[in-house]
Amino acid sequence: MDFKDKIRVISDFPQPGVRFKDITTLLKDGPAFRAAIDQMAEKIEDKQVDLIVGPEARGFVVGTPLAYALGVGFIPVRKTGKLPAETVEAGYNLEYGKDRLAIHRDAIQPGQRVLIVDDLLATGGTIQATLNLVNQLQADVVGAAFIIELTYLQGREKLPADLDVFTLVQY
Ligand SMILES: O=P(O)(O)OC[C@H]1O[C@H](OP(=O)(O)OP(=O)(O)O)[C@H](O)[C@@H]1O
Ligand SMILES: Nc1ncnc2[nH]cnc12
Repeated sequence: MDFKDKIRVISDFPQPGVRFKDITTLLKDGPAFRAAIDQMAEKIEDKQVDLIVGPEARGFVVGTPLAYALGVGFIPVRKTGKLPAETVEAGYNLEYGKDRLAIHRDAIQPGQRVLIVDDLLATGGTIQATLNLVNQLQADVVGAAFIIELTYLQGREKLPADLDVFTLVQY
């Protein structure tokens, strides 16, 4: 399946110059959504993942069905001020803004094998911040998986060279 056929591209959203990759058109197509999650699961099935970590909000939409498919737990990374227990935090820049992310301090035990999952890799800021968080918790990061990679923003180059990065669709 060519997932690009299912992803809507909207120019100048949320600000001029950004070509926004809208996955809602993929998500509403049941067979396509399932095929995307199944293909991600196939790519990482030999990684012996203990936990999937996904950043708010679209990382939840992709990360939770993948966790279900693999039979592993899901750890949410949220914008600061949303998680109720003790957290660690990290700041980051986006293609269109900046923010801070948080994870529960007790979400991951040292050495647990973690896969980071999001819908899209753009500048890499979100994933760098997520890596910062899971590294603070001494996780063993086995890779990062995305539906979409915006290669023109070179996010992959900002990630550690030894990090396995999986993407289904590249623009
Ligand atoms: O690689 P980056 O430049 O960091 O960009 C990618 C991030 O941007 C989008 O999330 P956004 O922050 O817009 O939040 P949302 O998922 O809540 O819409 C997207 O879902 C990724 O998480
Ligand atoms: N161009 C883009 N489309 C969708 N989500 C994004 N997050 C960051 N850049 C994006």
